[in-house]
Amino acid sequence: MLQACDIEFSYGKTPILEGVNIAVAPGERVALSAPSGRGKTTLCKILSGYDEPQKGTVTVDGAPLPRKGVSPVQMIWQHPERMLDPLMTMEKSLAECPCDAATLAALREEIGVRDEWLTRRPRELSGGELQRFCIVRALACSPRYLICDEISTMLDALTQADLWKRLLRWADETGAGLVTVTHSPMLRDRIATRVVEL
Ligand SMILES: Nc1ncnc2c1ncn2[C@@H]1O[C@H](COP(=O)(O)OP(=O)(O)OP(=O)(O)O)[C@@H](O)[C@H]1O
Repeated sequence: MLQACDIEFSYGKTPILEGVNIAVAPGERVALSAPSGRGKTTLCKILSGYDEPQKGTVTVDGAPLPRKGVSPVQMIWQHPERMLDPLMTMEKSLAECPCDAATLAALREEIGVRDEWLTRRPRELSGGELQRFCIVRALACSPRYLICDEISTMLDALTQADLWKRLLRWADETGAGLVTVTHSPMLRDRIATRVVEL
């Protein structure tokens, strides 16, 4: 169980999250819902350990998220181009993944990363192609929980559908829990088994 208890978070003196509690079971698909600016991305960053709350705890099966090493909670972001080194080929970016070559090849196949993209740098790929790499990098960490913050907002409907089909298949196969943020009610209805209002 991924659990955030009594979370408080402020940017400077501006409180963003106060007394937030959320629990996600393995295999569950939770959609976070709230108006713009309420703190969905902030909570995603806290759940995946990128930001520390000023108060409260985040645990997986009762254990705090590790400060070093590979975390059981991985996050995929809205802007994949910001998450990749612009000078590195995609092959080199993937080489940093903490898994063996066979697992990586299987994930590339599962998420639809084509071989001819591997020798390119981020500026030579589309947003959808880059997002597939970011997804593979996250899945290569064998996460038990995956946090998806508007990961398909910038994609056309067909690419969006294909990407989510693949991601949900992976989640079914692994039993991972998902937390997703989307402003699309249609996508939320398709993905979520539970909606949490923030
Ligand atoms: N680094 C930061 N420094 C100061 N304020 C910030 C910072 N990041 C976000 N904020 C503010 O915190 C609030 C919550 O932001 P957040 O991105 O978590 O909201 P959100 O619910 O995800 O919004 P949206 O749906 O528009 O993406 C916003 O008012 C935002 O301006």
